[in-house]
Amino acid sequence: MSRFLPSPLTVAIVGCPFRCPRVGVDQGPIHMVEAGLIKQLAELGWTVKFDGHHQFEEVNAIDDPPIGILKNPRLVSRVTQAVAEAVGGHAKKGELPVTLGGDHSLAMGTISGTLDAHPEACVIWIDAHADINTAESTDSGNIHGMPVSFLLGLGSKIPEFSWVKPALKPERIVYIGLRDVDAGEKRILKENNIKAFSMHEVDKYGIGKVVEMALDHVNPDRKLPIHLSFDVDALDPSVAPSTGTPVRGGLTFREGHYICEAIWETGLLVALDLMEVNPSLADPESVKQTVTVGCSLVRSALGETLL
Ligand SMILES: NC(=[NH2+])NCCC[C@H](N)C(=O)O
Ligand SMILES: [Mn+2]
Ligand SMILES: [Mn+2]
Repeated sequence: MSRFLPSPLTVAIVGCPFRCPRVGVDQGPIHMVEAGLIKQLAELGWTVKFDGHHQFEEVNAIDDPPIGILKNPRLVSRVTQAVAEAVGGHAKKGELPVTLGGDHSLAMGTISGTLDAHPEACVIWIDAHADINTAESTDSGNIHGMPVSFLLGLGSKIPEFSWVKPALKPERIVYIGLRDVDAGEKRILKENNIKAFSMHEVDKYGIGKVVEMALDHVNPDRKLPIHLSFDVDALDPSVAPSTGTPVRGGLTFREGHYICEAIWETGLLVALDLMEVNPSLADPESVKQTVTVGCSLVRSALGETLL
């Protein structure tokens, strides 16, 4: 079931082995493809397009001193702009782009691409983190902690990122899974009235109710296209250990999959990100576990059912 996609259903895999500042060492997308993701999606009935992973060598060579404390700003800008064009291009052809990452800064690109093709789209952001720091509020200078503020047009404007249109409205994004939000980010969420369901709400209401409330907020009439941006660190580290910024107390295996299944059931999904799978960060068993769960989340979001 999919209201915005012509049949036969086509998925376009956008592989982005990119982690800032260590470009090229993030093999997450490569592992997921090698684990058989393409065949698995074909078995679900999808026509699968995949023309190899994005190569970022050219941009890796650019001179890129920090801007303020922002690390590798020009590199991140160029990579995410390329991803925006790829995702937007697929979406305009009626394909469902699935972006595998990599650094969650990539969502600046994926969501820009989605909004270019579907200006009315809403975003469901599954994460331990809000990734909504501005250039002023960030303590780390890591742009992966900032993509949402760029998309909303918050914070001071950075000329290097002038291509990013502030195309996302605060009422069109909702979070699930938060549990490690910086003080400055809490303020930004409040000031902009952004709806977020932390792990506290997941514990209190259960995941079924939380997904329903999240959809009620961001998509009350269930008619807007949905971009699902899933950071694998939303899952508990016991479920997905190989990721850059793990935080305990996360979603269970089933809660994570339930979210994906429920979004697919709406028939409104137009784009998916599966981010922050990072095999360079753990022992082989943990890597395999994380890559496997990444693939099964993608399958659940693309229509795999339990029965
Ligand atoms: N995509 C991520 N792993 N984000 C983690 C962000 C952590 C922290 N809030 C920061 O701004 O640096
Ligand atoms: Mn995260
Ligand atoms: Mn994230």
